[in-house]
Amino acid sequence: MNSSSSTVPSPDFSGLWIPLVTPFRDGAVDHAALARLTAHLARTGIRGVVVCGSTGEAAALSKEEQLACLRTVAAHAGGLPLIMGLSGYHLPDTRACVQRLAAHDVPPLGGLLVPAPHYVRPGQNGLRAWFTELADTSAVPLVVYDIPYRTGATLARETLLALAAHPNIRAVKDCGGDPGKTLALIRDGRLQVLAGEDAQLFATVAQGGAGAIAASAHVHTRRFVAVLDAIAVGDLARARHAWHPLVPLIKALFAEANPGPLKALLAAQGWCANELRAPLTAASGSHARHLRGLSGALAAAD
Ligand SMILES: O=C(O)C1=N[C@H](C(=O)O)C[C@H](O)C1
Repeated sequence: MNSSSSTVPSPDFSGLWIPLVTPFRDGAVDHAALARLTAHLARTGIRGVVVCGSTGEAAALSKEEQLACLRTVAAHAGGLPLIMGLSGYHLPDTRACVQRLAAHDVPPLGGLLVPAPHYVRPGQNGLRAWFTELADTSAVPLVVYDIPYRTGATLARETLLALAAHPNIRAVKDCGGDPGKTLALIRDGRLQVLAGEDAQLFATVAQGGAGAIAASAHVHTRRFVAVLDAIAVGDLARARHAWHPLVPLIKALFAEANPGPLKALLAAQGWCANELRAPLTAASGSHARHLRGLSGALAAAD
């Protein structure tokens, strides 16, 4: 891929994407649980899945474990497109990972979800060079993951707009916390803007965003899909009716470090063990009870 080419067809990142949790059991990745959860979610009307995002505890997985997760998900996603998360702060190593993900023994990907390099806090020129180098290297389009509160690096509006000119950068997962930047990107129209903060899903998509990558949509998934579908056809009353009851649950799912609360709820529903890898920890017992109550009430209303 070369940034001077302009003939790359635009892939479609619209709709609801689930950034999958990585189930663990006794310290190891529980591939049987991952397969079952993937197959279940693939039948709910979602657009696709993200493997090894923040919700997938990618930072606690070895590279081989990450590839093994990708293979399990690919085998059970029913042909849905897959996005692979890829973070780093060492450019040659990260570029090598991008190349590895294009190898013939890796399942085909629809895109790569790439945050700014963490810890280093480069300036805007450095951030621009980072994404340009990786987009030049990648065989599949990049979704820029704008999440300053995790990386320590803020992508300025101008930087994102400059990156939008790259033919292999096609979407942004917006956790930027700046409504003005979100709207500027939507109005610019070159990048598909995906809500990355679950609580912002309605506002982003109602303003013209393309969709969402939302961890909370592991549960009550069809209701999330219904929100996006109703907004897409301009039926705001139906969209609000589906959305409003989700808001307290979304808030509770992020009241402790993600994916602790989510895994507690998925465990209560029998999808996986309530196990995280250090330094993340399981949600507190009282919070897990609170989540079960919220989800139960929502299920009764579904
Ligand atoms: O893994 C993801 O992708 C997501 N991560 C966010 C986070 O935990 O910071 C939340 C969002 O729902 C999806």
